[in-house]
Amino acid sequence: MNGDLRKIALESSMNGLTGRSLAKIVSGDAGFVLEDVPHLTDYIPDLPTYPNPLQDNPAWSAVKQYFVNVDDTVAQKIVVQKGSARGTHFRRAGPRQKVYFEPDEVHACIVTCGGLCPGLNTVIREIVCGLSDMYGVERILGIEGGYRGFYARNTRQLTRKYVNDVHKRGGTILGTSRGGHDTSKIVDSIQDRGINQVYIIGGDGTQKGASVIFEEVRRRGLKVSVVGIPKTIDNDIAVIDKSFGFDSAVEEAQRAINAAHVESESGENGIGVVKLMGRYSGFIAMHATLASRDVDCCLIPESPFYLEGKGGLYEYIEKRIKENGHMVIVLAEGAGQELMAESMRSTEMQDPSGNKLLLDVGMWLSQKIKDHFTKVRKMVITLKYIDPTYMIRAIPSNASDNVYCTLLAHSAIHGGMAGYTGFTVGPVNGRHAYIPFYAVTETQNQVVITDRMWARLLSSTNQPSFQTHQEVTKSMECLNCSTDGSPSKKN
Ligand SMILES: Nc1ncnc2c1ncn2[C@@H]1O[C@H](COP(=O)(O)OP(=O)(O)O)[C@@H](O)[C@H]1O
Ligand SMILES: O=P(O)(O)OC[C@H]1O[C@](O)(COP(=O)(O)O)[C@@H](O)[C@@H]1O
Ligand SMILES: [Mg+2]
Repeated sequence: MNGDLRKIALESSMNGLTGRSLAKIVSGDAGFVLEDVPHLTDYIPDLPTYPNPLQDNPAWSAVKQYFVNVDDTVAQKIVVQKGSARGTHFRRAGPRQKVYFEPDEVHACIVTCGGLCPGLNTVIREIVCGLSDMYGVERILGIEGGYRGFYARNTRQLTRKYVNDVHKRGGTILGTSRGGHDTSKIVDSIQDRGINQVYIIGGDGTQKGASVIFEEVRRRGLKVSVVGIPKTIDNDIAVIDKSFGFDSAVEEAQRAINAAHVESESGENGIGVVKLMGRYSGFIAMHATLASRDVDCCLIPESPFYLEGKGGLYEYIEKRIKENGHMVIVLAEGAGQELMAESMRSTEMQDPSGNKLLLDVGMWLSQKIKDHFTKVRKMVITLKYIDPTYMIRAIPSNASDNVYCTLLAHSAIHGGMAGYTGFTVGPVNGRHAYIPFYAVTETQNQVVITDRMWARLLSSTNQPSFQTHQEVTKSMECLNCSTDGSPSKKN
């Protein structure tokens, strides 16, 4: 860092401390704060460095400034006022002049964990090709079946040839799983196999797992870079602009919405209901609705709704049917969970990773609407319910996600080769950065219903907000704050 930057805290003692307590915070002038990421030299002094092989690479040597300045940082907040403090920054991603690994020395591995997401295979492909093309690395192992694959499944050698076409396929060629994270067995396996770069692709749960793997690696003093690549179709990962696969999902969701629209237009008092993914965040539903313009109502977890009475969903449906003859409802899978739990006896069930298993809001709501209109209102309605969630999740990534996945993979590789560790990569206000694990795991990204985007949605669908201004403000006060009272990052 610049000489005028003052390190105020490097790290706490390594005994039993995790996450933010190990933060590397650097402060500078005018309220500048760098939330830095760990480096191998933090705990292994005097590591030798080598010139970055990119400088002899014909493709790269023509780039005017192909090495990132070691002091470059990316601002978390870009809308500022004259007197604002400069605020939080992250280390800029990209190739460094010096690397901490020789090509022959690198033994990398890649693992995918959690739910599927379009683009997983592209990230795998680009890590393999990037390591090989840019850094001459040839020993790359694929860990099969998620975290437990480190100690309970087979591995496979990943070569350029092997991964050549995989970006055209959905899913993950390595397989994935939930649960099964046993830190010491995983690190034993890393150590036994002589792996020194670990690329971990997964969502918030996976990044928490990666963080504890990093801490154990550091405790053992191993020269192993632990690098996270954030994945989730729900787009709920904090700090980064957007997660890969999200655009593909929104695009694919249009097909289901179109089908619901066609069905609803063709039946008597037709109602099309489409359920989309989004456990805690309604980004897919919100963006798919805004993109389509055929949707009359979008329901998301962040905005509670009610059915009966004035301003309720039934009243709105009846109004829409009467004025337009048909309507389309899009809902995120996490919407209305509390409402449903009130009317059903539900038991709290979890998946093997500890995520709450949701009740099927699409089925439930469809039945409620049918019952209300046929039994109470004595109206004929034709309701068609479409659940395309797994069909959407299983597609290959679209063109723009493919490019995004390539950038993520390259940022990850450059960071690993430069000796950074214990970090996640991702774009922050359009520039790729290295972000400490705790920053992406301590909060989740959610739709802010007091932001302009939700207002745009409400004005495009004309649906009721289901809440008074006071209620919205109050619920956002709770939602926007992490446990330390700092606002969580929203899109
Ligand atoms: N707090 C945690 N600590 C360690 N590992 C975790 C933690 N939460 C989840 N994991 C592991 O991360 C993997 C993926 O988590 P999951 O929640 O299923 O998906 P995602 O990473 O997409 O959120 C699982 O193998 C799970 O055991
Ligand atoms: O059926 P599965 O595999 O448990 O996945 C369902 C969940 O996976 C998701 O698609 C994404 O979740 P993760 O990214 O946390 O894996 C959620 O939207 C959905 O609730
Ligand atoms: Mg998750």
